[in-house]
This record gives sequence, C-alpha cells and structure tokens, in this order.
Amino acid sequence: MKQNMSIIGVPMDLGQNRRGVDMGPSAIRYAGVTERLENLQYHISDLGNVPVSRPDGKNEVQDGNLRNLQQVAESNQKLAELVDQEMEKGSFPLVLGGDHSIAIGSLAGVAKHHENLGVIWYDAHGDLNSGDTSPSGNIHGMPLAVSLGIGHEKLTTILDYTPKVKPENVVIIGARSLDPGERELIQEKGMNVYSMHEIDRMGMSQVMNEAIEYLRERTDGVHLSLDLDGLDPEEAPGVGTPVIGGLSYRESHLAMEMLAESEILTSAEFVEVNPILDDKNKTATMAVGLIGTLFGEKLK
Ligand SMILES: NC(=[NH2+])NCCC[C@H](N)C(=O)O
Ligand SMILES: [Mn+2]
Ligand SMILES: [Mn+2]
Repeated sequence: MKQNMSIIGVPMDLGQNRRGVDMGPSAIRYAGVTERLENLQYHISDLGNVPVSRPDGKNEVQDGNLRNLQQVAESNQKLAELVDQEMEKGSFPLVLGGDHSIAIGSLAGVAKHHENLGVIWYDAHGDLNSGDTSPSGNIHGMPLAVSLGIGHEKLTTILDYTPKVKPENVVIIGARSLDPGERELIQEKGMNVYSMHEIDRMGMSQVMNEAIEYLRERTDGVHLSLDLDGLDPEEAPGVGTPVIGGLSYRESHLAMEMLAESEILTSAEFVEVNPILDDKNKTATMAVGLIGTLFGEKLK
C-alpha cells in the first residue's frame, strides 16, 4: 500500500526583507514536485497554500525587535493546525516555503505527535535568534529557537504547548553564518552542529552516518528542515540570504540518499526558495531533485 503524503505550501515572505520568497511554493510545484513523487511510493494530496496576509507596507520592527510578528504568528497557527490534522490522519506532511519562519508552524504541528522529536536543520544559519539577539528583527532567523521555547510568547505557544523540541534532539548541518547570540545558545545547550568545518574534515557521508545513528537512538521521529541556502549560492542562487562556501548539490544529494535509506524521517520541509532571485528556476528544480531522492528515487 502507498503511504499518503500531504503537500502544504506556505507563501510566506514576512519573516525577512526580500520579497519574492512567497512564490517559492509555486516555483517548486512548477518544477514538478507532485509528478516526481507520484512515481514513487506515495499517494499525494496537494492541499494548496496556507493563507498569508500581504505585507502592510510598513514592514516595521514591532513587539521587541520582531518584524511582522502578528501576521507571522497567524499563518504559523494555521499551518500548525493543518500539519497536526494531516499527521492525525497518518499522512506524511511535506511543507513548501516560503521563508524559514514557517518552521515554527511545521514543528508545532509535528511535535504534537512525537514526545521526542528529532530535527535535522540543514542550513547555512542556525536560526537560533530571539528578539534580544537578532541583528535584523527577521523572524526567519528565529524558528529553531522558538521551537526550543525561546522567543516571543505569540510564537512559542502556538498550539498551546512549549517547547516543541529538546535541544539535544537537534542536529544542525551546513552552518557557516552564526550570530554571537546564536553561538552562545549553542554552547549553553551543547547543541550538535556539523558546521562546514566538520563537513570538510569528515565528509558528508560520515556526518550523515553519525547524525542518523544519533537521532535513531534517542528520538521517536525526525523532521527535516532544509533551507536551500544550506547549498552553495553558486549552485542554488535563488535564496534571500546567501552565504558563500556552502554545501554542493552532490553532498546534499548524498545526504538525501542516506536519509531515504535510513527511513527515520516522519516529516519534512523545503524553504527559502526565492524565484525572483533565481536563475531559470534552478533552485526550485534542485529542491525537487532533492525531494525526489529523499522519498526514494534510486539510480539502481
Ligand atoms: N532562514 C534564514 N535564511 N535565516 C537567515 C538569518 C540571518 C541572520 N542570522 C538573522 O537573524 O537575521
Ligand atoms: Mn539559512
Ligand atoms: Mn534558515
């Protein structure tokens, strides 16, 4: 029997300053995500998009250094409810962004179903800021902290429980741009970070082996949150906060193959695709390639 999968788009661009990332879900759909997955072991329902309000033109930093807090909180609430509902039905949620602030809602919905949820945060950034530490006031730099219970109440209490995730259950892969407050938090909580340094030294294969075995032993489900800016901007230019020296498509592809083989994933999201900044939908196409591999496409 085929497993059910629910595709949920979140056209969110209020968690940061560059317009266009709201078109990410369309770009990924245009690149053929559904067709790709239907050829595999899934029965796909595309649920369309979660409503996101339009920027009010002010885009100001309110409520303690948080841009568009109200709108970001509202959409994440709706996303969390939908993810929760789909998981309740036994369907695998695949969330398409949109900026990374949507991980707040994805994780709120998913973690309700796992006492000990593991998270793989595949990203150039830690997204571990709060209003107090953020250099930008952009909520897309905060979702992982929010999920650990750190940040504005309107975000940490979505679906009425907090925290969603334990710091020791998180593995960050690909980090190369961390703000001072984020580094402090990583130290304080002793979080698992495979920065580009470790990836260069150990190779992606060993990094993924370690990460998978670590999470398999201690968690009861794993969410993959993949920010396309984890990849190198030479290869994946369609992102709002590019950082040079990133992961290659090959390394990322290998990571997806190893995750597919491990069968530890219980939910996933692909975020930060900005077609306005992209080169002929290359980044969305890359996302679809990674998604295909993650869900079982094989060479032989
Ligand atoms: N999901 C992302 N692309 N996050 C980028 C965050 C950049 C920076 N650390 C900030 O807090 O503003
Ligand atoms: Mn990032
Ligand atoms: Mn991110």
